[in-house]
Amino acid sequence: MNLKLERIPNIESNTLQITGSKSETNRLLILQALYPNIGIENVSNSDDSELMQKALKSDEIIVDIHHAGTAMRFLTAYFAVKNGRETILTGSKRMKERPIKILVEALEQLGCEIGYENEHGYPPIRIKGKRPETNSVSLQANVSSQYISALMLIAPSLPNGLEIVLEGKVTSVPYINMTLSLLSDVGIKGVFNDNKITINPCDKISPKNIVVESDWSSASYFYSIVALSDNTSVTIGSYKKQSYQGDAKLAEIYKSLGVETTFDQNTITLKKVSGKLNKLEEGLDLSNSPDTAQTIAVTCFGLGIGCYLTGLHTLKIKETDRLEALKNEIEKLGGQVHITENSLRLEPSESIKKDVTIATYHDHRMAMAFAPLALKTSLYVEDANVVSKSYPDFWLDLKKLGFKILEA
Ligand SMILES: O=C(O)C1=C[C@@H](OP(=O)(O)O)[C@@H](O)[C@H](O)C1
Ligand SMILES: C=C(OP(=O)(O)O)C(=O)O
Repeated sequence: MNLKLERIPNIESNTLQITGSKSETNRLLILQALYPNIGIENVSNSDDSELMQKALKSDEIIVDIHHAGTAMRFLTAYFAVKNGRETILTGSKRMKERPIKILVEALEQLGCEIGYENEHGYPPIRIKGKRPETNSVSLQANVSSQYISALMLIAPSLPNGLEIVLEGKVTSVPYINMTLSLLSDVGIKGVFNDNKITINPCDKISPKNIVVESDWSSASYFYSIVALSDNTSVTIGSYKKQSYQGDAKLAEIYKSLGVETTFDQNTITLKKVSGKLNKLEEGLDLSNSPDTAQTIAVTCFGLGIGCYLTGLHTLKIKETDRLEALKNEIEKLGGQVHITENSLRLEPSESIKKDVTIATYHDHRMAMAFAPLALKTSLYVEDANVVSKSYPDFWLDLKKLGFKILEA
């Protein structure tokens, strides 16, 4: 489905309920499969979380998790230690290009048996579930934190817990801390110090009900909308002042882009404030919140200001090569973008072309990051259903703010 977004002069202030964090949900679903007396509220309705639930219930040999990266990584570890079970874990065409070798090699150190069905180092993989023999593992930590979280999640179910030694500069650290915090919330002890994580073994836990905070990566699109609007506000729930999600950093980042955040019990109100914008040209390191990069780059483009985003080394192996995709699409709209392996520089610009069709590269965040530009120009979004990977109600919620969206 392609959509046309007509240019709108401003948005209508409204209150929206955002679905639960996909990252928190996917962690808790693995923990619930290991410790069934965990209850989860405000579960994410994302495709990725639904695929995770389906996979955890499946008795089939072949488990297909489509585009869901966290599900692929977490389930690799989960099935690897499920003694006696054989699973072929596969996914979409893109998933078969997203590396898994670092995690597979870590699991092999524990005595797990995993083979590649096609290309070495990539899904699909054939997993013969085993009871691990050791309780210590080391792995490269600068490619994806998901490999580390995957090991942390299965760690308490191992007879002696697990010591995980991280090699190199650790990336996407808040996601590792999120895993540790959720383990702690269900009563499992763990420590993360320098380059070592230790998770204690745990036979069973007392019944626990965990309420998932709403998704901060999804909130990013409302930050962008408010930044590009004129004197408006949007209230979204349910959020916590002390969040486990690294993307909560948006509240601080968007101060520079004219958005003020007010916390009130479990909602946040994003309000456009006038004043001078702080160009993000000195360098904003997003290695702790990689999923916000597309939103921030497009907001800056919509505002006509430049930005220099760094710490983007993980973007090339996500749903698409997000650096290439951003450059292509912003340049179609008339902007100028320079990319390296780990950074993006956007030049300030004065105008935005109209009626451009934005390609989305099977990446939900490409569709959602460009949509706020409807406050500046009319545009088309190709394959707009991609948003369901993390935020199925995205287009409905935009309509509630007065966006004029038509099938094209
Ligand atoms: O653990 C998680 O839930 C995630 C970790 C991040 O990945 P990387 O660690 O690969 O950067 C992030 O981009 C992804 O959307 C979700
Ligand atoms: C990178 C993402 O997801 P995953 O790696 O889980 O596919 C994302 O949601 O932006």
